[in-house]
Amino acid sequence: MMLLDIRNLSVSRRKRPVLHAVSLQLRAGELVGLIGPNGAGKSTLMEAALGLIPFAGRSNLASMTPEGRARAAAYLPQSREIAWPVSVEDLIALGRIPWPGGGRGPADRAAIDAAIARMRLEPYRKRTALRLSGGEQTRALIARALAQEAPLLIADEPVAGLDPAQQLACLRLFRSLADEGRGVLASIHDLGLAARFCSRLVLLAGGEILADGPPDAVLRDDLMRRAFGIATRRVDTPDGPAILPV
Ligand SMILES: Nc1ncnc2c1ncn2[C@@H]1O[C@H](COP(=O)(O)OP(=O)(O)OP(=O)(O)O)[C@@H](O)[C@H]1O
Repeated sequence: MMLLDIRNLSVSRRKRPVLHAVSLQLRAGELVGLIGPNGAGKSTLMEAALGLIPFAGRSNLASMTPEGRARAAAYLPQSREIAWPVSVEDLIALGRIPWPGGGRGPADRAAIDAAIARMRLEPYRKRTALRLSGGEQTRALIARALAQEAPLLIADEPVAGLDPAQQLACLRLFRSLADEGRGVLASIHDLGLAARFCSRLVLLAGGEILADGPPDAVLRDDLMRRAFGIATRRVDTPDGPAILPV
């Protein structure tokens, strides 16, 4: 099932072209890593796909009603701002707003508890979200997105600011979401983690998709050099490849 269908999407920000005719499809069961240099337009692509900023072209999500879209896709923005001093549990409950119980029904309770368990946030449940560390806040915001129980998760740099163990836990979780039949689009700067966990990588640079395919086909030397201006070394380990920028 197609969860994300972007066709010929172009975006200008403050009259500067950022994306040119980008097309991207994502199906249920895929964990797609969006990679590319700073300023390549990864966040812009996610925001436009969700209809949060103006664009030319087509996105299946942007043409939905706000409620329909919230049921179709959960979003973890790059900015981890938490606006109010709510408890972690209440923050996560906000993910249930699109559903009939609005956060208070039995199905909502189950979804909130499951999200707390999956992000291992039980000890933080009653704490004020604003008073958590940066990484803990990120985990709470990922839990909010999980509680939304949308078939598609769009996560902007979900592992930024997480410690190595939490980075692995987060990507393992995303992998299992995909294995359960959901779809995940996540921007990731760590190429090794992207290679190990993603079923597919999309390399964005210069406002265009330079490559889209299995990690090995995208993390080629020539493409890395073109996109990032660096060489990479690949070290194969029993747990998967490590990609070292050199
Ligand atoms: N609100 C904005 N107003 C104007 N220009 C913006 C705005 N947000 C981003 N841009 C510009 O759009 C381009 C793409 O930015 P974007 O945040 O999408 O890149 P990115 O690939 O997500 O980068 P990073 O890896 O640094 O997060 C950049 O040149 C940036 O300066």
